[in-house]
Amino acid sequence: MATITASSTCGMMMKMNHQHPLSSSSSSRLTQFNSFSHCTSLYKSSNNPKLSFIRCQSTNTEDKTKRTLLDNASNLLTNLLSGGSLGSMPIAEGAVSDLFDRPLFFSLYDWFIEHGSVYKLAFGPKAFVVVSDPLVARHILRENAFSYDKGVLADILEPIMGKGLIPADISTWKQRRRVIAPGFHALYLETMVKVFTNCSERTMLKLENLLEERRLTGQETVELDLEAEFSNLALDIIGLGVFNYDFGSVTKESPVIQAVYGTLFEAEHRSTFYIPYWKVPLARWVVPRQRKFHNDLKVINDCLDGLIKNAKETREETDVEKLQQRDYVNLKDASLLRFLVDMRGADVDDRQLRDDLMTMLIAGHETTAAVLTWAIFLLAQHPAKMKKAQAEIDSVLSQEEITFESVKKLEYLRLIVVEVLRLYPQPPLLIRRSLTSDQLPGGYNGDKNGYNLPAGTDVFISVYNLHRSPYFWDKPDEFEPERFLVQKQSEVEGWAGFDPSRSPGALYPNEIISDFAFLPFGGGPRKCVGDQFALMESTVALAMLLQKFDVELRGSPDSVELVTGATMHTKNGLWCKVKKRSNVH
Ligand code: HEM
Repeated sequence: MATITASSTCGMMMKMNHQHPLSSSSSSRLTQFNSFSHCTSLYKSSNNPKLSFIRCQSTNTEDKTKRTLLDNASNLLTNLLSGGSLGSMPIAEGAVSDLFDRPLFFSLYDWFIEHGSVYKLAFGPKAFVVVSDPLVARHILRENAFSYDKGVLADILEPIMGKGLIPADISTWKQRRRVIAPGFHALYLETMVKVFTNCSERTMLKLENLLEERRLTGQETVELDLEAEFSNLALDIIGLGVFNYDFGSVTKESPVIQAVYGTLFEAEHRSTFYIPYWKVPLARWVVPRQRKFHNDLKVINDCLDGLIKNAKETREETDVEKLQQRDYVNLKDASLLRFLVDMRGADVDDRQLRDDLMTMLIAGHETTAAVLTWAIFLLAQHPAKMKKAQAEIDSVLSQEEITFESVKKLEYLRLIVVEVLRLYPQPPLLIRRSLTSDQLPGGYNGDKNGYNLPAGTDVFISVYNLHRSPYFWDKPDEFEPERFLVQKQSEVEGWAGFDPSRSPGALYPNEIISDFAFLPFGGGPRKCVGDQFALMESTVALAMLLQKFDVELRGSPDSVELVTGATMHTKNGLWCKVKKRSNVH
């Protein structure tokens, strides 16, 4: 099997990876936990040989001289263990010594350009197949979806999410998805718009109060870390939407909030750590961060158990159709937990319910906070687009409250949200493991005969590569929300092109419209169950912020350091200057 060499060509990405000058003053909650746990360099740590931090060595001549014995042994081991079984698939070799420079997916991009849409990444004793092509992604996610499970991701998340939808094995997933998906029905989503508005209002009030304090000292702007604010906002929304619990994190601290952030931090850490040391016997008692993690988990579990008990004690069992037609406007508790507990025939033990709630808490929090963060990061660099969005907000909302209908009218803002997800997909990689052998299509410029994939192969679908593919997007690295308004004919055999008429009335350009070239919420049966929820939540929060305030970055964009685990976020927060819009009523 031929080994193809790789070189590092992704300069465009590197420029984001500068040290933030304001690092010591960050109030980002994840950063705080970072230091609490004495893991100050999680994302760059040299003792952190984990997935998202696997750095891939360029194997050009110059770099080969830098390879250590360990690297060579590592690649030899990979080739011994999996060599030959992937047929004609190109190979990129990873190197242990090159683990610690920049997030994995930047290297995966370089190798995509070098080796093509499907290649094997040989790294230590493991080999991963990296997919960056819509046709191959469509095959794995939709056409042959049940031949894959979540593999490495499930191993990592199971201790936190148990048998929740994200890590669940296929048979548990089938049962739970059938019950959970109907919970996101139209009336629920309409009611949630009110929750999004109320929670966002608290954030806006906080900003107004801070600005008022500033005005007393003669200043017009306030400087703050908007990533931390978005994180609080997203936590409050997900708590109310999923289990009718008001964390109130925009305005206060509490042991439960601390525990949630601790657990989120650990989930993030585990998703970036290759060796599951937490499975080592006694680790949970001996390793301090594991002790803290189990304490945090207990605090949240006690809280969730209390909410589940309460919901069960007040259960009003009824059919799904009736549940979906309840009087949501006047319902005190419109949460998903209420829906799941009241659903006839969906009896389930408390453990499964807890796993479902925990999964949605984690899945729905960091992702949305990240979208809002990168939206402001990009808009602040494109003032004309920010003004265009503000003009739309002014004309659609005027003095009225935001409703489901107005979110539909905020088309430009919704396109901004999805364009942000194109450039900063959350998560940047979808992880799968083949349960049986499979025949992958070759993809663009790949082997016409496709590639044989043995059972048990770990696969990364690089959404990041798909979304920035020069073969499927014009000016792929530019922030251009308007791009989604243009139909695109396909010049690639087997790809249907970009055509909004394939999904009439869709709230966003989805995987059907783009024929799997754009996967903001995944695709196929395991697609995000909260896509509409998340899209509307992000639109409402941005609308309310931009309606009242103008935002600028405090430093240069290059000073915002991007780090990644399960989601892409900043290392030290998104420090911004916020001021009241002058022409606002
Ligand atoms: C902007 C915000 C969000 C983004 C970008 C996002 C993205 C995704 C993606 C890409 C997947 C597919 C993962 C895979 O195929 O491996 C997924 C799955 C999932 N998401 Fe989201 N998500 C967001 C918000 C939410 C929210 C708000 C909720 C719940 C209220 C949620 C719940 C879930 C669940 C339960 C799954 C697993 C679905 C399954 O396997 O059946 N997500 N999400």
